[in-house]
Amino acid sequence: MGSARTALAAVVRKEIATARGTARAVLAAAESARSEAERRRRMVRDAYATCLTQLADARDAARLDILRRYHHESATLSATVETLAAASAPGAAGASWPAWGPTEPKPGRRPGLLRIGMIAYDPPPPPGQPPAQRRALLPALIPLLDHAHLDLSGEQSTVDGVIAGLLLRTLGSTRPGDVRVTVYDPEHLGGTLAAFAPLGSADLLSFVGPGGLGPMLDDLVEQIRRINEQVLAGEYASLPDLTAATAGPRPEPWRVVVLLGDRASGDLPAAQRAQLDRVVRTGVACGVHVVARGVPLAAHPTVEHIVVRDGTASAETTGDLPIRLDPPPPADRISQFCRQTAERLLAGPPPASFADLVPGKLWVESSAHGLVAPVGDGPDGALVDVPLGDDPPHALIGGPSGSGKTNLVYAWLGALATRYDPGELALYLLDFKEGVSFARFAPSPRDPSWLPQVRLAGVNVNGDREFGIALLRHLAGELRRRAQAAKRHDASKLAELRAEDPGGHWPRIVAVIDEFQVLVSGRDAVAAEAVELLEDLARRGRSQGIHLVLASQDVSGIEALWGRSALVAQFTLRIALPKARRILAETNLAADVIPRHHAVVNTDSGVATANRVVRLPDAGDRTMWRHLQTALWEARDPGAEPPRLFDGDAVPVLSPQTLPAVAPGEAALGERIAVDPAPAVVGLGRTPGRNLAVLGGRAAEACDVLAAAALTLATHGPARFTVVCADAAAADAAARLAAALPGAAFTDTVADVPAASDVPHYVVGYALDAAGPGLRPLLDDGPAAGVHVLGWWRSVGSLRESVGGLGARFDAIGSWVALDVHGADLAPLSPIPGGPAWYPRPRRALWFDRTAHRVPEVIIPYEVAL
Ligand SMILES: Nc1ncnc2c1ncn2[C@@H]1O[C@H](COP(=O)(O)OP(=O)(O)OP(=O)(O)O)[C@@H](O)[C@H]1O
Repeated sequence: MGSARTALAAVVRKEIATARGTARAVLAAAESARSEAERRRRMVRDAYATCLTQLADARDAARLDILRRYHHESATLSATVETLAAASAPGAAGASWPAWGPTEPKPGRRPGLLRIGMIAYDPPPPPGQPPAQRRALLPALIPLLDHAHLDLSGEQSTVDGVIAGLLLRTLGSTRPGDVRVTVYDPEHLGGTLAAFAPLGSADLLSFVGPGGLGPMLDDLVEQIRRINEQVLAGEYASLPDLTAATAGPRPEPWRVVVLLGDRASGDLPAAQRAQLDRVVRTGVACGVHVVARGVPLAAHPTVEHIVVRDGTASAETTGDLPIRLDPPPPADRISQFCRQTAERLLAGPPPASFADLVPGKLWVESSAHGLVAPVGDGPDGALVDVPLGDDPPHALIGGPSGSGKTNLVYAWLGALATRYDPGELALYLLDFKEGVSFARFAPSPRDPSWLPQVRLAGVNVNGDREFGIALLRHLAGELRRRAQAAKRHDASKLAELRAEDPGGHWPRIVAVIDEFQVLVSGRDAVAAEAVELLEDLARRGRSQGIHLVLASQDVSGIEALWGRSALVAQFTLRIALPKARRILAETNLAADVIPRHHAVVNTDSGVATANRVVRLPDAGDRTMWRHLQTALWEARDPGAEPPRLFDGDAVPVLSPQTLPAVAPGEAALGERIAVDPAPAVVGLGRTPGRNLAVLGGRAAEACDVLAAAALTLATHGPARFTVVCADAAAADAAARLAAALPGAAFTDTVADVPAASDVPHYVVGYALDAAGPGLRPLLDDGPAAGVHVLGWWRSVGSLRESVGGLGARFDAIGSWVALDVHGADLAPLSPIPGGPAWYPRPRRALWFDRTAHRVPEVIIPYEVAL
């Protein structure tokens, strides 16, 4: 039993041990499962935390990005709105009152919007920064001209301030005269807008009395009907394009009608209400606008309602945004502006500027059929074209001193030179006034540019009518050349010649001669030749494209002209400046009544029915011309020759290095007065009489003529020179010449000079008055034997002594140059009975060569630098 018990105990013990072992194992497994579960839980928790952080970061980044974009876009948007606002209400339409001033609208620009106040808004702060302390502002703009009627309601004095501001902005941003205002103010009889009263003096404002509303509305309805009818009749291009159609004054003004009523006093009588409704319905398209306070306007898409409350306002255009209204404009600013506007209007619009005469594109016109260019604008503001061509072919310009002839010519030249390139137009400009008005068109040391169409500019030629003759002769030569070409091509006018000879160079030529009366007055040979040349050019130049433009202070006294009615009749284009005499027809008094800086342009020989009054711009400004000329000069053909400058004050200077080219046996004396510069040359061949006498008391010039002659003779050899000086006063000049001539002998007498020579022998004699008896055989027999005298005598009398004394003939003197010797004294030497008409003047000489001249010729002696 004991053992059973023991065995049982052992079994139990064993089972207990087994159970304990099992339990321990289960516990261990459970423990490890728990720790695994805990590990996993930790992992999940960590992952969740990481995820949360990442999400928060991503959310923050996205928020920041959105904020940044929001800020950028709203900043861009407000900048765009600001730009748009500035563009919609430029200048006077949008400036604040302290900075306000009237502004001229750009030509053709349609009316924009008008500022009545500002709209405040909160700009978004940059990301990460606190909101801005101040609110941002944008102008509050509302429409009026060409867009809307305005119906304002609210506190009366504030509304009136808004209306005053709107009117001032409207008037200040349009041209004077473009807006007419009518005010109906029955309560205050116009007092509400009294500051605008000065406009009344220029008919830009009218106040309508208490009983005047009906007639005023009737009149507006009638105006609208008339404007619509004119549009239908085609008088205006279209509506509402009256502004855009023209850069000049608007053909119909805008009419702004201000109705200052009082809602409390009841509505309008039925008839007036009906008329007002008509105006509201139809007015905007015709430029008629109602601005009403206290008179409700009928509902219509063109009516803009503005409601004023406690200093702020709301308008349909600006939506719900509250408008902080501008204060009313200062009354003194309004009246000052209105006074100035009325004055400007009464004074008339400013004339076209010189820049207005310049076309948009340079050098695009053809002159084949004529030249057309404006010189100013007419009373309607449109440019007035002046034609030159087959008809009218030539122009006469007249006006007293200071009336603006030169200015007119500048304006015309500017308009022509910008339209026609040098292949189409060539200009020859000569001014007989004292001064240099055309010098600016030629190159100078200060400005190397020139006006590319100018072929010749003559200045300081008031003492030198010969320059005029030279020009006319040159043109006569060109006329002959053109006539021959026309004959060859069977053409009867320039347009035909150009068509037949497309490769030829046939520009129209315009020759302007200012103060041309200097050239044709008097009864001398110059005047006679000038009139003859002018007559020929005027008659035949028409068809050959050569046009004369003659200007004068007073043509009434030009005998040479009025005696030749056929000549005057060719000048069918007449331009009369204020107070010009005899430019227009006798019964045409227009020139007496036009104001300063105006001209009458008449293309029908001055007949009154052809008058066109032109306002001339100021065309003389040097800086403006310089810019224009530089632009044209840079556009020229790079090989183009500069124009010839006739400067009466310039003396041609010679030195041994700058001698003109001459043939052997030829002597150059000075410069001829011709369009193409050329030396005056005497040929000293082996024939009797080939001697040269220089006559007169002006020693320096006489010495220069001898030196120039001798130096040019010396350019070709072989030749021998003997310099003879019989007077100590000329010894210095004579010695310098002798030194400059290769191998020259220098002596004080002609006694030793042999009368024959195998090579040409030139005897250059200074002050030969006292040269003694040896001179006569030299003069008489020398030339045929190769010995030529080039001598200076102080007078014709002393020369006569040298050739044989009283009664002697001057056959030995084949050529002479007279300085300060009067024409009558030259009678024995001249083919002209009584002597040539010669009135000596400094640095001019009268030259005659028996073999080359019919009559003596004026030359400019060189100044010789030895
Ligand atoms: N349209 C104009 N606008 C402004 N100024 C002008 C106008 N026309 C002329 N002037 C000015 O008037 C002055 C005289 O003009 P201009 O020299 O053209 O007259 P003129 O008739 O040629 O005189 P004169 O015969 O004495 O030479 C100049 O100072 C010129 O600038």
